[in-house]
Order: sequence, then C-alpha cells, then structure tokens
Amino acid sequence: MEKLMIAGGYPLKGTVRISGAKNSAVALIPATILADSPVTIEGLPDISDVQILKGLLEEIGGTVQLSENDMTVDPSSMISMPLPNGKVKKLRASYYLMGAMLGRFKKAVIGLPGGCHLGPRPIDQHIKGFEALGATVTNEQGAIYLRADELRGARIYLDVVSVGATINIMLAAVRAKGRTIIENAAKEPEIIDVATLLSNMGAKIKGAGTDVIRIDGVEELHGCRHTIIPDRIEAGTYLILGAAVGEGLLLDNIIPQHLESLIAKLREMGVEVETKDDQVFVGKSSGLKAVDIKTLVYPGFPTDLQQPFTSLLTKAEGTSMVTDTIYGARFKHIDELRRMNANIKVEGRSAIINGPVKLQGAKVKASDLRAGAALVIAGLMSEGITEVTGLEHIDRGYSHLVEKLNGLGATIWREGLTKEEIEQLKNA
Ligand SMILES: CC(=O)N[C@H]1[C@@H](OP(=O)(O)OP(=O)(O)OC[C@H]2O[C@@H](n3ccc(=O)[nH]c3=O)[C@H](O)[C@@H]2O)O[C@H](CO)[C@@H](O)[C@@H]1O
Ligand SMILES: C=C(OP(=O)(O)O)C(=O)O
Repeated sequence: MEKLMIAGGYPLKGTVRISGAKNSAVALIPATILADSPVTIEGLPDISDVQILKGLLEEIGGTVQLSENDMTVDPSSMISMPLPNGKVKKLRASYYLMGAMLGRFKKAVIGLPGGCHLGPRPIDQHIKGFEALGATVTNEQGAIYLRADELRGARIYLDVVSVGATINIMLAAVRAKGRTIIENAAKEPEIIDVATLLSNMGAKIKGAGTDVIRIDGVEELHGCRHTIIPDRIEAGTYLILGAAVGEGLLLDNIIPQHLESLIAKLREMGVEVETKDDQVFVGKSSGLKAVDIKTLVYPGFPTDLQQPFTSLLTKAEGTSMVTDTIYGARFKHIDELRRMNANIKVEGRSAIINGPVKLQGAKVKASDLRAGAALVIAGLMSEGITEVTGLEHIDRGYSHLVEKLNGLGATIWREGLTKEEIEQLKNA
C-alpha cells in the first residue's frame, strides 16, 4: 500500500503556484461533449479526477489529447454510450455526464457517482431539474436512465442550493428549446467558469454567479479555447499551511476575492495575510487565537476547507468550534487528528477544538480528499514522522502535492507502491 511519509517540524518558506480548479475542471471536461468541434481547456490540474474524466470521454468515442495541463477534446464522434459502472463510480462529478449527454443526445445512462463520503449526498435536485426540462428519469439498479424526446426550457427553483445541480441543469438547458430560469442557484466561482466556457461555445447564459440564472437554449455549440480559474480550495489549503508552519509563503496564480471568508478568519486568528492582484502572502504567525467557523454556501466559509482549518486550530490558544452546515458528518478526520494528540470532540454537526497542543507524528488514514489535506497539514505541524495512507483520495484533488511541498522546504515523500498497484494506476 502506498503511503505519504512526512517528517514534521520544518518551517515552510517560498512561492507556490496554484493549479487550475478541480471543481471547475470536472465540469468543464464533460461540458465539451456539447460542442460540435474541438474544445481546448488550458491550465487543468494534474489530478486523478481529470485522468478519469479523460478516460470516460474516450469511452464514449471522444478524441482527447492531454499535454501538460491543456486538454483538447474533439467530441464530433461521440455517441451516447451507457456508462452504468466502472470509472463513473470513482468520482463525484461523473454526474455532469448526465446533463451534458442529455443536452447533446437527449438520452444517457450514468451510474450513480462516487466521490468523497461525507454522509448522504443525494442528487434529487439534479433529477428535479432534468424532469422539469422534459426528461424521464429512472433509477435502475444504481444507474440513472435519462431520456427526452425534446428538452424544453423551464423555471426551476432549487430546494437546496447545490453546486452540482446548478451546473448540471445549465449543461442540459443550453440545448433546450426556449428559456430556462434556475432560481436559488448556487453562486460558486466554478459556476461562473462553466458558464464562461459554455458562452464561448455559443450558449446564451445570464446571471451565473447570482442566484438567478437565465439560459436561452441554442441549436448548436461550437469549439473554443478556455482557461480554467485557479483552485480556491488548493489555495486555501496552502494559506492554512502557511499560517500553521510558514515563515513567509507566497501563493501565486490565485483570485484573492475567492478566498475572502478564509482570509477574514485567518486575520481574526492573528495571522498576517496580504493580498495582491493574483497573489497572496501569508507571514510567519505566533500566538494564534481560537475562532469559530461555520461552513456556508459561497461566499461563506467553504466546507472543503473546514477539515484543513481544523488542523490549524489545534495550534490556537483557547476553544474553537467548527460547524459544518453543508455536510454535517464531515468529521472523519477528527479521530485521526486525535491519534496525533489533538484535543477535539465532535458534537452533532460541530467539532470542538481545545488548544494549543503540540501534535505528534502517527500512522493515520485519509478517509476523503480534504481529510487527507488536514492530515498532511497536521503531519507538517507535528514532532516526528507521520504516515498517511488513503492517498487515492488526496490524488483526486491536489496537483503535484509532494513536489510543491518539498519546493517550500518540507520533507515529504511517497513510499511503498507494489508492482500490482503500479499496473493498476497505469490501467486506470
Ligand atoms: C465536484 C464538486 O464540485 N464538488 C463540490 C460540490 O459538491 P456537490 O455539487 O455534490 O455539492 P452540492 O452543492 O450539490 O451539495 C450541497 C448540499 O446540498 C445537498 N444536496 C445536493 C444536491 C441535491 O440534489 N440534493 C441535496 O440535498 C447536499 O447533500 C449538500 O448538503 O459542492 C460541495 C459544496 O460546496 C463541495 O463540498 C464539493 O467539493
Ligand atoms: C468533496 C469534494 O470533492 P467531490 O465533490 O468531488 O467528492 C472536495 O473537493 O472536497
């Protein structure tokens, strides 16, 4: 089994370049299905979610070239191949194949998605949206069957503010007849990024980034080039790391406005943070104060940064409370942090952290992507060696993590891949 070995206690310093956003990438790639000629996406992160989606587009007949961070997809020979099992189970965002294939082919069969286990993650709002557009949707043995004679624009009110449902409905609605209005839409920056790509392909979308999105369906969408936005969650992870063990860390290629809720909390703790046009600097910090955070939809504090932030809070003086209103069970990292000497208890949707404590290296397991980030940060904060397993989760979302951290002065390396695991990775 492969593991990440971390020798803790080394201060980090220098510049780190932030990669393209995972949560944009995983929607932009399926969106290419809707075009009639090649689409190029520039600046993709080097993560397993991108590789898996590349494989899925190839399975349905797409020609996909990925060189460095740029992907060109020629969707002209794609067919509506059923994808009930296999790669779709490996990531959450395979659900975007539903919206994109429904938009283009008016039918799709897609297995229920995988992704991080954060408690229940229903897709009822996606289905509600597809049905409102005229599709018949059934769940047969764990696969969603979608079919429509014709997609017609509709007014759709989301009962729950959902990133995935907002984007998925957009993907189908750009090829529907007439106007679709999504009310109570999610406002995350990744939604604007997907709307920008679709608009560059010829779609007519207004209001992305607000809670009402208007889409006028078009007959055809064409190829284009698009540059992805930077990953605000990866950036947030490095900002937290800078506050935890940094002696001056500069993050390059970011949009500081996307990180306002995190930066405000870091400043409240006593961390020095300076923002520039597309950079942010985090200074060496000491005497950190406890704070409370509550995760909310954008522009509130992101649930995806709650777990990494918890590791930092173990260093703060006093009692902090982390409440997750989006995923009330997103606390699998807590038991692992306790193994590392953290003083934390979970009560309902909240974790209560008492600090400061000196974390100790231990053998721990990442149960999901951001739990993995939390454990890597904790390992870098600890005395001694930390071994992190469950790397398949971390690889879904952090591009060149080991190289980036070593570049900042960390001592971290991967160990123990068996021959079979190397073969499996090659064939994934
Ligand atoms: C690939 C991707 O972009 N993943 C992100 C996306 O996940 P994802 O798009 O899956 O998350 P949603 O925004 O849909 O979920 C928000 C909340 O709505 C609930 N819900 C969602 C859909 C639905 O049909 N019914 C329903 O009840 C969910 O259980 C959750 O409590 O947004 C989450 C919340 O910011 C992030 O943690 C994930 O990193
Ligand atoms: C929960 C996450 O990802 P996904 O929705 O892809 O499982 C995440 O990025 O933290």
